[in-house]
Amino acid sequence: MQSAICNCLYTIEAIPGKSHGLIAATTIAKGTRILSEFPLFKVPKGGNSKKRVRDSISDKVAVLPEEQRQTFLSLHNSFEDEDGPVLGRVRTNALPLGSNATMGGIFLESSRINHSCNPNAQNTWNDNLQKLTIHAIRDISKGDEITIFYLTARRNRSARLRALQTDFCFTCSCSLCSLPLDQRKTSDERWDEIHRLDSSIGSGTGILSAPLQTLHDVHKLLDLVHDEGFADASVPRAYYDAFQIAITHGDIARARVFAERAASTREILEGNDSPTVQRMKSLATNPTQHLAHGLSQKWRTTGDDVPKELANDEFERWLWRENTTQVSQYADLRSETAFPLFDDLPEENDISLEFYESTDGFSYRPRKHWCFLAEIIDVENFMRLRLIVKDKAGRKVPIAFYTESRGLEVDPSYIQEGFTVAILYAEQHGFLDLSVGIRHENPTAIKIVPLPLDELLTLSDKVQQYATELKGVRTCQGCNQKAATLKKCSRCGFFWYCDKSCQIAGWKEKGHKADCKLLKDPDLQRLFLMKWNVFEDYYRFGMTV
Ligand SMILES: C[S@@+](CC[C@H](N)C(=O)[O-])C[C@H]1O[C@@H](n2cnc3c(N)ncnc32)[C@H](O)[C@@H]1O
Repeated sequence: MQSAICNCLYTIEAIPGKSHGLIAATTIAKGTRILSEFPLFKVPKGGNSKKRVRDSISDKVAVLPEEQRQTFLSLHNSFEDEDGPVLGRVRTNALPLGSNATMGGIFLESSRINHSCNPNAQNTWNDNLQKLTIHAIRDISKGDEITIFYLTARRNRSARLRALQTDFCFTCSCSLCSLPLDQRKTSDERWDEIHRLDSSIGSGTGILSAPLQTLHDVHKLLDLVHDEGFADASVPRAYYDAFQIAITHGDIARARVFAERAASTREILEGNDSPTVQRMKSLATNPTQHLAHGLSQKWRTTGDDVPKELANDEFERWLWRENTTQVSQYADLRSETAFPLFDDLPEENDISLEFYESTDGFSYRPRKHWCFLAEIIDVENFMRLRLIVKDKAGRKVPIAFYTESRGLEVDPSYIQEGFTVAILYAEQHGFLDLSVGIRHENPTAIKIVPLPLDELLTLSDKVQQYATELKGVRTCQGCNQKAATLKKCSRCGFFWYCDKSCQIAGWKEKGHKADCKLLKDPDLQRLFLMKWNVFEDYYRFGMTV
C-alpha cells in the first residue's frame, strides 16, 4: 500500500497478524518527527450514546470527498460485526486529541500505526498546529516497525493483554509481552510499582502534606521507568510533577532544573513547536509564574542557588533532596530528612504524611525516626525549664519542659548555653502566648550533647569521612590515606588508622582525643548508627544528659 503523505521515512506495508502497519524506510534518529497529520475528521470519545455517535460519524463520512471516503473505508475494522463499517472503523482507528481529550481523530496514515507495550514512537496532538505528530522516541533502524502505545495506563502484562483485547481486539505479542517467564515477572513488578507510584503522585495530596516523600516517589518512578527502558511521556510528566512539588514550596532552584528537564525530554517526543514544550521552557525561565508558587515557603531557594560545582551524583542527590542517611553506614547529622529544621517538623495537631503513616486508616505511627537538633542560646527557669535554642538554619525557638519534674530531671551541668539539644520525634507546638516551639513531655526523648551545634556537625562530617567504608576501603584519620587494612580505634570504634604513629597523630594533632571521648557516649553513637529511615519502634535516649 502506497502512503499518500509519505516523506520517505516509512512505508505502509502488510504485516502478518496485524493487517498493515508502518515500516521505517530508513534509519530514524530519536527525536525525529516521523509525520504530522491533520485529522480526516474528529469524533467524540466515549460518554455519548452509540446511536448518536454513529449518526454524527455517518454524516461526516457521507460528506467526505470520494477518494478520502474510500481511504477511510479501507482502514482496518476490528469491530465490523459489532458496530458495522463506519463506527467499527472509528472505534478501531481513533487516536486521542490530547492527554485528557474528549475528542479523538481519524487519520489516514497515523491510524495505521500498530501498538507495542515497548514502543519506539509517540503520538501527540499539537493544539497549535491542529495536527497529530508522531516522533521517534528512540533510534529506529531501517526495516523496523514503527509502533506507539495505545493504552492510557501503565499496567502489568495480564492487565495490558486484557485491555488490548477488549478495546482493540488483538492479543499483544510485542517484545515485552513475549519475555521469558522470569524476566516477565521482574517487568511486571516494575509496572505494578510504576502504576502504584503514578496513582499516588497523581492524586496530588502529597504535594502539600508530604512533599519530600512525594518527591522521592517521583525519583523512584523515574528510576523504574528508566530500568524498564521506557522513553515515553511518563518521563517529562514525572519531571513536571517534581517541578510542581518544588515550586509549591518556594524551591525556585530545583523547580528551574525540573522544568528544564521536563522541556528537554518532552521536546524529543513532541518537537519544539509543541505548546506543552513551550510552556515548560517558559516555566524554566521563570518558575514563579506557576500558580502554586508561594503556597508554602518551606524549601525557599532562589534561581541562583543551583549548585555549579557538584559532580553528577552529588548534583542528583541535591536535586532530589536525598541525603546520604539512607545509604551510608553512619547517619549524617546535616541530613534534613532525619534531622529536620524546626520549620520542617510536623505540626502537633496535624498528621503529616511525611512523618506518619497508617496501616489501618485510623491510627498513625511514625514512618521513620527523626530528631531535632538545636543549640541552647538562653536558659529560663521560672516554674519550669524553658530553653531558647537555635536550629541548623538559625531559627530561634523555645523548648518548654512539660515533663513531670518540669526540667529538674536534667543534670544542671548540661543546661548550658552553647550545648546542643537533640529531641526525638519533636513536633511544632503553638503556645498560649502565641509563640511556636516545642512542648517537651517525655524525659527519655531528649539528649544534651556538651558541644555547640556547628562542632557537632563537624564531628558528623569527620564520621562520614573517616568511619565510612566504601568498597572495602576506609580513610586513615591520621594521614588521610585510603586503605583496606586499617585498624579501628578500640575506644570509640569509629575512626581507623594505618598504624600506631597515625593513631598518635590523630589523637594529638587532629582532635581525636576530644572526639573519642564524646563518641564513647552510647546515645551519641546511636545518633550515627541508627537506621533513621526504618521505623520499627520508638527509640529513646538512655537519660545520660
Ligand atoms: C489503529 S489500527 C492499526 C493499523 C491496522 N493494523 C491496519 O492494518 O490498518 C488498530 C488495529 O490494528 C491491529 N493491531 C494493532 N497493534 C497490533 C499488534 N501489536 N498486534 C496485532 N494487531 C495489532 C488490531 O487489530 C487493532 O484493532
